[in-house]
Amino acid sequence: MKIPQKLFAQDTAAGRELRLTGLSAATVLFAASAGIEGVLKNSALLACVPGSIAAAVIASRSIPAPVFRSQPLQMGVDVEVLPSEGRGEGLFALRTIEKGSYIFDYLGETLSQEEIDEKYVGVRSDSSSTAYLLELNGPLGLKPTFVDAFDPTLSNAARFMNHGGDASNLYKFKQRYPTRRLSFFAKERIESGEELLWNYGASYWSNREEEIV
Ligand SMILES: C[S@@+](CC[C@H](N)C(=O)[O-])C[C@H]1O[C@@H](n2cnc3c(N)ncnc32)[C@H](O)[C@@H]1O
Repeated sequence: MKIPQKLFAQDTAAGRELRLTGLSAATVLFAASAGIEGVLKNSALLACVPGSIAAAVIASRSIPAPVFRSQPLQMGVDVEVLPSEGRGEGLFALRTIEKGSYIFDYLGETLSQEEIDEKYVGVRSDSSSTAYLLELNGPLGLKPTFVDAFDPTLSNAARFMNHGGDASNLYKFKQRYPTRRLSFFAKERIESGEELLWNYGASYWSNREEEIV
């Protein structure tokens, strides 16, 4: 497989151009399969390169290659918050969102496991106050960290996205360069008026299963 020696890619967070040079095939294979960044930006970045291993990885996951854009969707322009039947409030599209579009990052307080334990001491795991916690850590056995979007003043529209199970139209991507973050992309074309949904996964619902609509 041919691996390009120079890659130019758009950094989704900062919007700056990133140049990666001199990547060996082994490095690309290792980084793309393990999702490691710092060496590379990430496997999604390489999806921009036709024929790259990351493109194959993404194709094998049946998710569209992300379309990089530096600007997150804006509340009141691209999305709005409305009641979502049986789910509290939810996030709805105000315009067509193309497949592969960058939606935004899930913003909130970044906390360690110890900080979570301290913050939510005595709080039940199915409490609504812990409903906005998402895991940020990677697959490498690093110390777990979480993003807590409970406080709206420290978060963004992402905190309103509900769980859609198999009918979800978004997917989450854990990015680790230049900072660790959780980014969302459109899995398919989303029409104006549709709710933006992603699959929270089984572990989120382990203590809340009866809530799911
Ligand atoms: C991150 S919040 C999503 C925004 C929330 N609906 C609100 O009004 O602030 C996650 C919580 O939303 C509710 N929720 C999300 N998806 C749901 C679903 N498919 N069925 C039932 N409740 C859901 C649950 O209470 C869950 O703990």
